[in-house]
Amino acid sequence: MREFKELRITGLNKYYGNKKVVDNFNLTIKNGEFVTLLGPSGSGKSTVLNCIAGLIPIDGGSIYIDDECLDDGKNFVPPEKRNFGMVFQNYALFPHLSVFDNVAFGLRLRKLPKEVIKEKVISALRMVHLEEHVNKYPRQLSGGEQQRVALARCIVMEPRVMLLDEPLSNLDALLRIEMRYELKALHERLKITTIYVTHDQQEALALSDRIVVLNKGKIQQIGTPEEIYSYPSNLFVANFLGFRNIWEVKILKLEGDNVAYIKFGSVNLKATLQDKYKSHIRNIFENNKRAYISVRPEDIEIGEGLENNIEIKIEVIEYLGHHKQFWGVTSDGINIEVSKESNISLEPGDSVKIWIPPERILIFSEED
Ligand SMILES: Nc1ncnc2c1ncn2[C@@H]1O[C@H](COP(=O)(O)OP(=O)(O)OP(=O)(O)O)[C@@H](O)[C@H]1O
Repeated sequence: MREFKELRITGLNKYYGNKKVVDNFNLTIKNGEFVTLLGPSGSGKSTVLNCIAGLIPIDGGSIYIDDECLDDGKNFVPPEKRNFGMVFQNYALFPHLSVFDNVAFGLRLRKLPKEVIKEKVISALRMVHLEEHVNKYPRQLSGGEQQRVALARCIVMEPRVMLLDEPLSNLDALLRIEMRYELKALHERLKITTIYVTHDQQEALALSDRIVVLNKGKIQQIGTPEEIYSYPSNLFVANFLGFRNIWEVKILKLEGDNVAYIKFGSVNLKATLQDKYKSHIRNIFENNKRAYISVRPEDIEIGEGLENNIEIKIEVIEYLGHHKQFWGVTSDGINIEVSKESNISLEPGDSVKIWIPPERILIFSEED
């Protein structure tokens, strides 16, 4: 495998007709990193991946591996010369070839000796736990097994970079989790630089060294799973990562540099500001920008707290196994979603006291 230090994507733009579907995408990926492009349908994830693969032409910017230019609009290395491996959602196996032959296909094109091919294919199949299926055909395999063949076919080529486009999305829920584990274990072992596309936040959090959140072709945030989950940089990322309660509010005053008082309907809330957001919130307050707060449903407590007490009337309850989702409304007509353990027994129509821990409130402006 040819070693490299980094894959650099700079100022990447892509248009379809007049529509800019990738807008100034900048990302440097270190050798061995697992980076996920996360975003809703249509946010441009696959387009970025296909540009990196060389499958579609770019309309600006450049893609380099160290000082080797793969694409800058003028110089172009075709996909088959990049030594990148791709795995898609639909597996794309050859139906008329056995598992062995599917995995051996690329190595045969490289005209490697028969024994070497056999050794590499068996070793790749072993890595994805399919060694006893070598002689089967894709139709005789489950979806998860077929996806493993696709992975084996990719890793057997010892690619410099693996590009995975929603590889688990055709699998059922249980298999997804199992394959997620397999993928992670495989990456731990082989450390192949990987770019993974998904719209599933759990998958992104579980697998990645870093996550790139995309919306409408623009990068919203780049960070480790912990950073993205705990310190979303705007409302979009917060919402995508599970902050369901988003309310427009007025910031009444700032106290010191780490407390904000907020008008929330007819009650005032206190928010303690985390370091990362302090200057940002001062900017919102001083420039009188439209402010929003956001709270995870699981961070809201039922009962009476020291501050931020609110009363809600429960409208709908969803039983979700290990937790229940409560949908309530305040006397000011503000909807609130609360997620708690299933043993809490409340009925629709009940009035219940809740409180929001001040350190669990994030504040954003509209333009973030
Ligand atoms: N060949 C094409 N011609 C025209 N528009 C396209 C083409 N391919 C993609 N688009 C548009 O580009 C935008 C980004 O699409 P892309 O497939 O990259 O998004 P995505 O985030 O991967 O979404 P999904 O998860 O649904 O695959 C979308 O608005 C899509 O409709």
